[in-house]
Amino acid sequence: MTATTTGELLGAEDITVRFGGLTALDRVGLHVGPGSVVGLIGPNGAGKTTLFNVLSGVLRPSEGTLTWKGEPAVARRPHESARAGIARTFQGLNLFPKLSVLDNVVVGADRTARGGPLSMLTGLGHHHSDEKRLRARAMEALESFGAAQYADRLPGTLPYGVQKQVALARACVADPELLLLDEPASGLSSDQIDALAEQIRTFSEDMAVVLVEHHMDLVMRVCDHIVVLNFGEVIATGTPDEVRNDPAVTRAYLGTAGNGDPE
Ligand SMILES: Nc1ncnc2c1ncn2[C@@H]1O[C@H](COP(=O)(O)OP(=O)(O)OP(=O)(O)O)[C@@H](O)[C@H]1O
Repeated sequence: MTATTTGELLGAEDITVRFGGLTALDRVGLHVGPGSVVGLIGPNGAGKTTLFNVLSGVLRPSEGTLTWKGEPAVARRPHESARAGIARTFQGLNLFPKLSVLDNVVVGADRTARGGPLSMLTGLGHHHSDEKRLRARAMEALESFGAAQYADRLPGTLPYGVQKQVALARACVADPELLLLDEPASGLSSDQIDALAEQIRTFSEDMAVVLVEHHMDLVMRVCDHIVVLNFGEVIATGTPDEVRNDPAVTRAYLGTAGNGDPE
């Protein structure tokens, strides 16, 4: 079955994750349709990162099923996820500090290529024509994220906002069908967050997006659907308006000091 027949790209059903005696996720469900933007929110320790790791294939749940385009999805290594059409960004950017900006993005393009991760940079498993094609594609991605002028620089020499764009370019270079964004607004100014909101809405013309984010204003502005976790359980789901007005959500946030308000 394909996404076209099921109307679903990614489906998580009854996902339970236990770390020793701690149940970090308890029968959690989440569904992502093509082109939708799904937000995952909740107070600190609610289980967002754990669920994100399950969705991106790096963490195998203790129980539950994960499907990709209607087929069972198994835990995958990052380049296998990328080849399947799933890309992600990381809270800490995860750019390679000793590689140029261009080479960082080439790594993203290379993940979907025949030779496997880092094969281009190690020179293994690629022809010269592949290398030229990947570099051209990476350059195009940098151009569309407004970072082409930094192609030869090392990431650490650039402002944080530019580094975030490079990380987005790396995630999007292989035209994923699903983009998983882990706290994309962290460390950005309010102008940069406004620009990010527009970008996310633009992404959703071509791909679905799942967003883990503490910045409530961004979540409420860009998401079609929101899933709220608290202590590993889904306590609310719905549109931004439905979630904003849900007393269980307000209670969860008020019960947790220092986490702001869902507005
Ligand atoms: N590898 C692990 N081993 C043991 N416990 C873990 C592990 N990872 C997460 N936990 C626990 O699982 C629960 C959920 O953590 P998780 O990081 O998923 O929450 P979160 O919603 O992402 O929190 P935050 O907003 O603070 O990042 C927490 O109680 C956390 O301490």
